[in-house]
Amino acid sequence: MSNLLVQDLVKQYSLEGKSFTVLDKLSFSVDSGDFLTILGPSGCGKTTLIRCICSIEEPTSGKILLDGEPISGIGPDRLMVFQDFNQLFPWKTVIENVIYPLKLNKVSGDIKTLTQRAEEFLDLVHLSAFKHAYPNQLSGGMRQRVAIARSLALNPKVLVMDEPFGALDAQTRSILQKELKSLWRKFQTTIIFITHNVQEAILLGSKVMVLSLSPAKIKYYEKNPLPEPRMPETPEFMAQWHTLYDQLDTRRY
Ligand SMILES: Nc1ncnc2c1ncn2[C@@H]1O[C@H](COP(=O)(O)OP(=O)(O)OP(=O)(O)O)[C@@H](O)[C@H]1O
Repeated sequence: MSNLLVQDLVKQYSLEGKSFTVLDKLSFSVDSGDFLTILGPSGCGKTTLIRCICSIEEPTSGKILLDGEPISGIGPDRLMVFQDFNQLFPWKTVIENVIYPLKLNKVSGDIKTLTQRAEEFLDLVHLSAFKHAYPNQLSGGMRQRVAIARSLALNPKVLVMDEPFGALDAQTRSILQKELKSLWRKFQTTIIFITHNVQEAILLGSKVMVLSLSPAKIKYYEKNPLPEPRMPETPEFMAQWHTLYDQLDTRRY
């Protein structure tokens, strides 16, 4: 079943009185439980696209439907995890950071139930021992884990991730990729994940999209042909890497 439907999406901005098109009539659908990774040259409009999906930006024209209904405003059904390590409330402990959005979004249950839910999700990201720590006492990778746990605890229909591992070292990135994939398998949450890293797009995506230079059009949108486990050193993986890399228009750089 199609979970998210984007139809003829156009986004224009204006700068110094001149309007310019960033997203040029994008149409695609994401099925329930898909893990869609999105690649595209810097500045092509990837963030703008997901900001429209999360209603942080208003499209200039076009439609976005979630489970057949037009999206309306920011809501817990479409949550965003950012690259920035500072997306947690610095004055709240780790567990308070997870509980607070549950309360804010009126997740049913008394404080004991919400605390149990927060603990369960912190356990899934291996942070039980740090539940009373403050964000500034955590590493970047740990903070990203809290942000992921906090979002998943709200059981969103779509989890949107804007280069969440882009600022991590290679080893931590690889660990978090594995953890996220296993959480995705467990909860079957629909995920839309922006990355600049072709290898990451192949490792994680059940589907991969490549956007063109701005104004962005869809250059490539296919099911990931590689079976699991995906090994970067195999010829099949390298061939897929080249297929995607060739689609990436890097002319400007
Ligand atoms: N609020 C805004 N007002 C005007 N222009 C904007 C605004 N937000 C983004 N843009 C422009 O829209 C274009 C696309 O930006 P966007 O951040 O979506 O690209 P991106 O593909 O996510 O880039 P990167 O990969 O470098 O993060 C850029 O030219 C940017 O300058």
